[in-house]
Amino acid sequence: MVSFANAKINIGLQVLRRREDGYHDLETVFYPLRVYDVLEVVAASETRFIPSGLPIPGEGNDNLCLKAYELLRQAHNLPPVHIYLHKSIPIGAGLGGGSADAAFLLKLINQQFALGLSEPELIAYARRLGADCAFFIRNRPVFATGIGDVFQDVALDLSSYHLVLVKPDIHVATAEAYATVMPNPVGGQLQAAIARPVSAWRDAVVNDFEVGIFEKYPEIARVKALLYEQGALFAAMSGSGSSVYGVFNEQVELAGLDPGYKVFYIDNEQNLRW
Ligand SMILES: C[C@](O)(CO)[C@H](O)COP(=O)(O)OP(=O)(O)OC[C@H]1O[C@@H](n2ccc(N)nc2=O)[C@H](O)[C@@H]1O
Ligand SMILES: Nc1ncnc2c1ncn2[C@@H]1O[C@H](COP(=O)(O)OP(=O)(O)OP(=O)(O)O)[C@@H](O)[C@H]1O
Repeated sequence: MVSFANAKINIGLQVLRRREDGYHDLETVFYPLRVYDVLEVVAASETRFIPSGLPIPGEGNDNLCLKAYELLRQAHNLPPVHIYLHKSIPIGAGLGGGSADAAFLLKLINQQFALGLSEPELIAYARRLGADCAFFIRNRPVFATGIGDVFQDVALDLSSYHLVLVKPDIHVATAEAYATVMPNPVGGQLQAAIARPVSAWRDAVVNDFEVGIFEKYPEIARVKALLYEQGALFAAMSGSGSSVYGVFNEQVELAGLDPGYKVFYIDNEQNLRW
């Protein structure tokens, strides 16, 4: 069985406070993005993880896919498996790619081996794998609080716009980004801001990671400025970066980017090009 694990973008992100456990409470809107990794699970005589596509830093044994499988194997009678992952979602990009793989693998195994797990049960497993993981079980636009794992649905549909995603040749580690951020306990603005037209988001929807990350990597700030210069209604860094997205009324072909940067275009008919 094959599954397509999509990325996410964060539309606005406010870091409210650092918690005793080292994690941070935040407010953000998660929006699924049609950029995909491909997963396949096949019963086998021994368990193996077989990646292809973009190289994944770290040991294969540390891959979140194996961790997700292992969680379910301990609780259910699963056979050994081969897990194939074709990686296309840029890494170190704030797109939640690893979290998406883990969450979609939980769903895939649940279906393929008829485990009968409910959505809340899958979310409980996902939470143990990473803060972003639970979102991908639901995988629809949500306003998120807690550490990014408590959800309220939001009526947000960007499908009539043209989306552009730029991944500079910079890897931002999530923990590094949280270490540079200055928490501000006054939240509560994002839900109202997101309800306004996209053209009004520029002054109202803020990603708190941008200050520290732009200071460290001015090139990422330049990408955001370039998206606005070329007609974006709204542009922002996603999550902890390094990727930056723009929302456009019209189809656009970005000019002036470093040739090493990856650009994904998703048009208003949901076609993906890169
Ligand atoms: C930046 C975001 O992508 C925004 O959606 C997420 O908050 C990151 O979530 P994630 O990658 O799933 O994070 P995890 O793998 O659980 O944690 C990685 C590291 O990020 C930091 N972390 C993560 C989430 C959170 N709410 N507070 C944190 O401080 C912690 O230092 C943690 O050790
Ligand atoms: N399946 C996987 N895909 C990508 N990275 C993985 C995976 N499994 C484990 N990792 C580890 O997680 C790190 C980054 O993961 P990921 O792509 O989720 O981060 P990100 O782009 O910073 O997204 P976010 O911050 O939104 O979670 C990688 O450097 C890698 O070591």
